[in-house]
Amino acid sequence: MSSPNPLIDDGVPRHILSLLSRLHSQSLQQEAGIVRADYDAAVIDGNMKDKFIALEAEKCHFVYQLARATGAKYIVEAGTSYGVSTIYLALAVAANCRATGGEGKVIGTEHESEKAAKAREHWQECGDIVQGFVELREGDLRETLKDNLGAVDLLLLDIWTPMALPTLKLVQPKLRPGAVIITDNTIASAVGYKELLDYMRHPGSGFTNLTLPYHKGLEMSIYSP
Ligand SMILES: C[S@@+](CC[C@H](N)C(=O)[O-])C[C@H]1O[C@@H](n2cnc3c(N)ncnc32)[C@H](O)[C@@H]1O
Repeated sequence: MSSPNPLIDDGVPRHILSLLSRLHSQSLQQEAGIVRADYDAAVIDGNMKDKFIALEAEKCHFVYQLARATGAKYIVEAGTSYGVSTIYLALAVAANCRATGGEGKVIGTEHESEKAAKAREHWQECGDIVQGFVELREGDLRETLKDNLGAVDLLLLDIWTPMALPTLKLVQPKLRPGAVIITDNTIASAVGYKELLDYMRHPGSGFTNLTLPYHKGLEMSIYSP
């Protein structure tokens, strides 16, 4: 029996499921050719310019379920790349808005303009159910997230590790009590994330933290100041 997929259970249109399956395959294929040195700070931007490095499907399913369970309607995603995880987040926000009314959106962030353009194409292919729930902020997120943020229900940190703590500090004043922060690869990249993890795990930080046993780790933190 195949494993359950919350998107199928939620009636997500078939053309979006097919697109996601194709994009995840392309991402995994690319990642097979990436070596650890490609992630060095001095070369990462150049090496990853044309790479998806998408959040794995099983993690995306978890984040989708989490966003649905918490009724998240205002989500910040750092970063967006070709927009794969954004699709899941937008679908969850759309479903939450359908369920309880009101408005919602995902704020995506990407500083590579070619990636941003491709992400927009993918969302357009999905249609209004995704495109209508995404606002992409192009440029360095240290600038683009400075202003015009509402109360954030969920923050996805899927970004180069040195950028994670600056992003969190920028968004933290906008996190609503009980907001969820998801950080990818916190086991495999524990060294790179040291400052972020020290900050969130410090007693009195306002964050409660749990490392989920997904491939390379996935940190789920809750902000309860
Ligand atoms: C791991 S990828 C994101 C993958 C995406 N969440 C997905 O699942 O499809 C990280 C992305 O962050 C972008 N990025 C890195 N530093 C950034 C910055 N300072 N501002 C905006 N985007 C940045 C990179 O170009 C890259 O595309």
